[in-house]
Amino acid sequence: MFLRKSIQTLSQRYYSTSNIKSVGVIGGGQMGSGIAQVLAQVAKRNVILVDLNKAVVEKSLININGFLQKSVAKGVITEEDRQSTLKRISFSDDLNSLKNVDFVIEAIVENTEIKCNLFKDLSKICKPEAILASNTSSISITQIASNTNNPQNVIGMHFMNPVPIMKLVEVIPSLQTNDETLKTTMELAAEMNKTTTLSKDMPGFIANRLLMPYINEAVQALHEGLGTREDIDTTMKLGCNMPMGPLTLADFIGLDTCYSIMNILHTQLGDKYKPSPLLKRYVEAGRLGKKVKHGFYTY
Ligand SMILES: NC(=O)c1ccc[n+]([C@@H]2O[C@H](COP(=O)([O-])OP(=O)(O)OC[C@H]3O[C@@H](n4cnc5c(N)ncnc54)[C@H](O)[C@@H]3O)[C@@H](O)[C@H]2O)c1
Repeated sequence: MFLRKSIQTLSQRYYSTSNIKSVGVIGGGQMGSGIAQVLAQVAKRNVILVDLNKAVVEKSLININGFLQKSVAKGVITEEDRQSTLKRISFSDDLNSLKNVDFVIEAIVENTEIKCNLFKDLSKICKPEAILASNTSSISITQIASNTNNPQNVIGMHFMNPVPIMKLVEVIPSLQTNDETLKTTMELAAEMNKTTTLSKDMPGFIANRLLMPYINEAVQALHEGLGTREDIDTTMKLGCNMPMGPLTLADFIGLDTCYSIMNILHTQLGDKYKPSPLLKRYVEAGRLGKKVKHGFYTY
């Protein structure tokens, strides 16, 4: 509480994000595309979106444009807004294109080793003063930061899905993050029109420490035959006023991501968080949810 108050006071009195001119986003999947869009559309920043997979880079442009076109049709933004947003985003499959950016937001696959290796590379490529943020759902920011030369500039910036719609960003300072990095990150999130909460760097942070055991229990209930997928989802939707059922939500998040988060919770916090075997089977079958058009439901 005290930390948050002092951050607000300091940022109101001293800080401006005017030195953040360009932002690199890594990972052009569902989260990276949304983050790039909001940075360009709302925070009016120049963005370079990088994904190793060329097909994803192309798909990401189509997805962002599709979202913007729908917003124009609904009268939420103008055609000029759509065009100027797209002009601010460039796409690349080369990490070296991030050598001059001021801020990076990583949104690649939820895998500790792959993320740590990426941050090692970023530390060599980016300017030493660049802030390196991770959109990880559960991995230790302190561990990610320890792979860089400037761990004080590394922070967690956990967006919610879909990024253009969901209001929250969870901000996670590591043990090494300095005040300047924290203030800049909170400010940038505010310029993206997001509300921030602060979480300690513990597995799953606040959102997934609470959400994932709920989703996992729904998968386990399905596994045990407690009800059909529709029974489980409808019970929670109409009976508990959830905006969507837990199995639909799991499909929406991505079952590979849910499984990775449960594994982190399980390894670090104990057996209470053991992933359901059915969740593992769906991932093994490649039924990863809405992004591949097949999970608990077919899309
Ligand atoms: N899906 C959600 O609801 C959600 C919500 C909040 C946070 N997150 C987190 O955001 C991150 C991304 O999730 P997503 O749902 O967008 O996943 P996704 O599978 O849609 O996209 C991941 C992208 O990363 C790319 N990638 C993998 N390794 C790479 C590398 N080394 N360099 C560059 N690109 C690489 C892949 O090509 C893919 O396009 C994960 O850490 C996840 O935990 C997800």
